[in-house]
Amino acid sequence: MAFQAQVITCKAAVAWEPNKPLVIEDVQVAPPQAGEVRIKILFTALCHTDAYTWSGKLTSRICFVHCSTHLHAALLSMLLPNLVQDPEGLFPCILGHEAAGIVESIGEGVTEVQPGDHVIPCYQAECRECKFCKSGKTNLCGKVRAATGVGVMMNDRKSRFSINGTPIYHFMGTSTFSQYTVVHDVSVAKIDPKAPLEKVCLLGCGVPTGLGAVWNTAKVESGSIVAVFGLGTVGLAVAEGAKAAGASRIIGIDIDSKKFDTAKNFGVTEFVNPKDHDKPIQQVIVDLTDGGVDYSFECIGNVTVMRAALECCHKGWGTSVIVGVAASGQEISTRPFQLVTGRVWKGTAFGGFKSRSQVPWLVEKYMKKEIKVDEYITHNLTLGEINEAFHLMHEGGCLRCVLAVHT
Ligand SMILES: NC(=O)c1ccc[n+]([C@@H]2O[C@H](COP(=O)([O-])OP(=O)(O)OC[C@H]3O[C@@H](n4cnc5c(N)ncnc54)[C@H](O)[C@@H]3O)[C@@H](O)[C@H]2O)c1
Ligand SMILES: N[C@@H](CCC(=O)N[C@@H](CSCO)C(=O)NCC(=O)O)C(=O)O
Ligand SMILES: [Zn+2]
Ligand SMILES: [Zn+2]
Repeated sequence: MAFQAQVITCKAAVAWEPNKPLVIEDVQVAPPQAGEVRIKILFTALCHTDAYTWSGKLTSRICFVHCSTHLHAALLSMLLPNLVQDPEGLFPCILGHEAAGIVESIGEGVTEVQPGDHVIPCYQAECRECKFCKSGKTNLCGKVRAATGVGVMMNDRKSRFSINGTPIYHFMGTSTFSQYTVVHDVSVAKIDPKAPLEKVCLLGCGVPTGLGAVWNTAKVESGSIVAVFGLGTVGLAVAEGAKAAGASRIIGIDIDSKKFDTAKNFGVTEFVNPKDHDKPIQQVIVDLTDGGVDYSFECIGNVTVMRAALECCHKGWGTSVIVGVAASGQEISTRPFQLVTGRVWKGTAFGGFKSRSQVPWLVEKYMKKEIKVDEYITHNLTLGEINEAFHLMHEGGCLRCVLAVHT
């Protein structure tokens, strides 16, 4: 007879409301249904996107009570466009999307992982069957996206998390701020069991995003001049990727000059603090580079900086990649002339990496010391200290804080 998985009660950090401290709760995690995988999360890091969603100000709890979809939240965001809230941030929820763990149980029909496998949950799925996956043109997968955007699982459009019967939304299809989580099988990358989970958890988001923005999205060539706006984990990974691609100059731009010392170790060759200049930052960069950079990357989530990042690109060929996630309702703008005269504006999700296929490859590159991971980890705490970890994110000295989830 087939093994029947049971409900697991475990600790999770629940975001009951936007911007209110997370609460460590006893959460019931239902068994995985068909096509689902339950993972014991051992280590999770925090990404700026978790902080963005957590910071949402819209009273989405009202939406949770009054409607079963996030339609109200989306509608309100359209009507009140200056709100910060992530339109996909539904409360109460369990945040977290940069983690590593071990498969605890699998649902019917799951063939590619088994209990005991070491895995990284991937917020960007890869089903290899949908028109996105088959196109060969993108890493975005359509199979489960409609469900992960509204905090539920595909099978029954319900959550696998609850507290004494009250459902708690999933987040980004991963919800890693929990000792156990349930994800779709198309969102699980099986990795080398020898890889240290307390390190490679970072390969769930920020580091691949920066490397891939350079290698897959921009395809930076050797000798290029590159500008990186924002020297957090994502921006530093862009610098690391650009150095590996043979960029001749890597100009790091940040309003926090303390970032510059660290950035040297990731390949940044020159530093500019916009606060030190009266001229618009795009003009400063154009003047420094005989007309503009070949590639620029916005790794902040600030639409004004996105414009500057485009406009500091060289006429005729400069390409700017948007990596940062801007607040809900914000829009980018520039003179169309900037594009007419040959600049290209692009964006990237998870650095264009196909998650299930390429996260294991990134783990191997780390094991062979071909990419950095340890160097991005500045703090180690426990799940119980998660509010302190969020606090640290807003301090200049923190790149990634890794939480031990079962300590
Ligand atoms: N597209 C994706 O797939 C993807 C993946 C991961 C993260 N992100 C997004 O990328 C962004 C960066 O993430 P992170 O974790 O590195 O964040 P972070 O907060 O660690 O780093 C941001 C950096 O930008 C600097 N900064 C802030 N305002 C600035 C300004 N006006 N000019 C210059 N520098 C400024 C800060 O000092 C900081 O060093 C976030 O918006 C995050 O949500 C996107
Ligand atoms: N829910 C947000 C969108 C946020 C967003 O753009 N997410 C990035 C990943 S950030 C990881 O730290 C992404 O990959 N987006 C593509 C996707 O979600 O499929 C909003 O609605 O504004
Ligand atoms: Zn992230
Ligand atoms: Zn797909």
